[in-house]
Amino acid sequence: MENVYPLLNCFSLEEELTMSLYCGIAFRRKSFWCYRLLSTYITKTRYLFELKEDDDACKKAQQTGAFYLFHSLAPLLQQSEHQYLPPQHSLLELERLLRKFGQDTQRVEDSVLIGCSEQHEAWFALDLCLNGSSSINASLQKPEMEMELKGSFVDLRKALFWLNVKDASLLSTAQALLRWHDAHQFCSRSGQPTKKNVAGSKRVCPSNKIIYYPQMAPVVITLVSDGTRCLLARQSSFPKGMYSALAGFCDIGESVEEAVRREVAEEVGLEIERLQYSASQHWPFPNSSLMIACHATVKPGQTEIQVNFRELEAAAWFSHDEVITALKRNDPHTQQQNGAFPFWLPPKLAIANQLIKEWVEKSTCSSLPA
Ligand SMILES: NC(=O)C1=CN([C@@H]2O[C@H](COP(=O)(O)OP(=O)(O)OC[C@H]3O[C@@H](n4cnc5c(N)ncnc54)[C@H](O)[C@@H]3O)[C@@H](O)[C@H]2O)C=CC1
Ligand SMILES: [Mg+2]
Repeated sequence: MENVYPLLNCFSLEEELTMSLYCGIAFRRKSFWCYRLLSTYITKTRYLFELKEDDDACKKAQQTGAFYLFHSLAPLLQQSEHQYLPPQHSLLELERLLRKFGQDTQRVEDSVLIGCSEQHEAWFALDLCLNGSSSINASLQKPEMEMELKGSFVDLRKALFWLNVKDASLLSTAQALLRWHDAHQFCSRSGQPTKKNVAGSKRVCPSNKIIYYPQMAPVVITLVSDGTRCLLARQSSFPKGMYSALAGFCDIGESVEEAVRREVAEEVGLEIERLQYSASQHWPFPNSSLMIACHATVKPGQTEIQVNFRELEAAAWFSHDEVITALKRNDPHTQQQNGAFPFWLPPKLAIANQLIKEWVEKSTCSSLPA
């Protein structure tokens, strides 16, 4: 049962309240007050908001918090049986490690708030080798650090395949925030060094008080269909044989709908007719993007692709069966006899994969006899 939360409406408390321990309803004479239980999620959200706004509260939370460690933006992972987990370190352990690695314990101030447990244990991330001061010897010490920490610092692109969804999301957010702070050390107006608040939810220029907030770049990703086929494309930077949905950064001032129309016209020379929002995803590569995924349809008969080779290496229509075969392929990197690489699709951690699966399901249902 969820904990009982503070009274929502501030009624006077002079009355003797008998509060049922279970449904949180208090009675007084004939009227009764209802304590709406604040869900765990809401209290967690409000707690994190308070830590972002109140430096003293955040400093206090560090005392009992847990720290996730990074080295040059690669998270520390430990293997336990068949899975990889990111270990947590207390403030005391972290200060001991910093001293052992010859770093100033003040480096704790470079940590960023990344979340909290349901019991309001705050979670922080710290990179042991990012900004100038620590990086020279810290990069040399990486093997010793891994020995001491009984783990390895793993490139996030690889780590995401090994982590569960919760840890993958937490470490992606942590890396994005650590990278943002490292890249925004100075005010773009005064040139003065900016100062991070304790939680790392903003940076402020002490001279002109400009506040800088961590940014994500909005990216639209669209699976275009003509009713029976879906359109997939590849860039030369993609792994051999891999095709994905069309994607593109929103231009300033553009709505999602306008960006989807423009990207499809720009990349494959088609005009979309209808568009439907699907889902969104934080994508940390190469920098922090907010992927906004949509399905779109083109007018039947207006399906001739004109590939923009400045942006794409190839684009084509794929049938339902071809896509189902590709989704099942688990050895995509093996070259075929003729030297070509088989057609394969992004892994399930990429929202492109979800869009494609949704299309397969939708076209399977629509092809079922009514
Ligand atoms: N999670 C997923 O399923 C997928 C994610 N993506 C991601 O979507 C992003 C956009 O895909 P692209 O086709 O490359 O975009 P795109 O089609 O907009 O082309 C990239 C070009 O956009 C311009 N651009 C505009 N704003 C930019 C910004 N804020 N940052 C970087 N470049 C900017 C640059 O000239 C760059 O060369 C990429 O970062 C890619 O990693 C792409 C496909 C699948
Ligand atoms: Mg693109």
